[in-house]
Amino acid sequence: YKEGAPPIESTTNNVEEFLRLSAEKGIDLKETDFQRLLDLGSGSSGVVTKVLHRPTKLVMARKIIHLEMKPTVRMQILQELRILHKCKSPYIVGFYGAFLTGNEINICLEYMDAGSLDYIYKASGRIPEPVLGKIGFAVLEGLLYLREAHKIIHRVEPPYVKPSNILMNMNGDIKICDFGVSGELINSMANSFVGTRSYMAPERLEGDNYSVQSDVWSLGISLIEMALGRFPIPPEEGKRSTPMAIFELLGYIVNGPPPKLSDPSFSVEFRDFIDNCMIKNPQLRPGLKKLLLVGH
Ligand SMILES: COC(=O)c1c[nH]c2ncccc12
Repeated sequence: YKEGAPPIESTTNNVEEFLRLSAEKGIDLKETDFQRLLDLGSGSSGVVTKVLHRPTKLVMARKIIHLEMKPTVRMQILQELRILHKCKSPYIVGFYGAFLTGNEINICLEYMDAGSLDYIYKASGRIPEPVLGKIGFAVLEGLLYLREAHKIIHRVEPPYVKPSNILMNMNGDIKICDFGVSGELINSMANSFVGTRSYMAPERLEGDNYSVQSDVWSLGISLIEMALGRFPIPPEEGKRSTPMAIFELLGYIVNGPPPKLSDPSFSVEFRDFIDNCMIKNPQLRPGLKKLLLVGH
């Protein structure tokens, strides 16, 4: 990376290229090497910015999480984030590395130049079925990879499958980010869970023990949201004068009928797929592998 070297072509093997070269040249990520380019949004767990990593001329997405934490917890979190270096899948957002600045954790991730799906569906109104099929497939493969290859199951809420955590680039690649890889990080952020909508499965809301099936519910409700262009609870019937309050919404998820995609403009296969994801009883809800077979 002598000054003036051409930027590495933005291909999906950016991360591999970066890691190979950074190991060769001993490049460590540090604050002063970054130039902020653009704010990409702030979710419930931190602010994400498009940045240029000057030494490598790579554009990255840097997520900053502000955490008041004891030094031991900070080191534990950084240690756990190292797992992300081993997460290599076409369906998982690439990880360049993480570093601390004061009370902040900086997580440097692959930049996805089409942004997150909540932004995309709100800009386009709704997402057509063929694209929703690709999204469902990519998320199931990503979750399966994390569980099989790294025994990562999302332990604590907030659920990681929701439109704002599914990203797309101009190649049409679809990848999930923000999965619960660092237990300490999740615990430290646990009370930072805010949000007016809940992608949590009913069994999780009732505090039942973790079921890997709850990601399937989150995927289903996310696909309905992107298909309709609106969060599917409460159902459309009867225009409400006031939006449903969060506790009412959580009660509805636990006690009410599961959301359904009944719009006939969607294929029977897709509507069956969604109905399977939205089975309330986690014991009866199909797992990732079964859904991947159904999906074909
Ligand atoms: C949490 O990670 C992110 O939000 C993102 C990771 N890469 C991105 N690229 C574009 C927009 C957001 C992101």
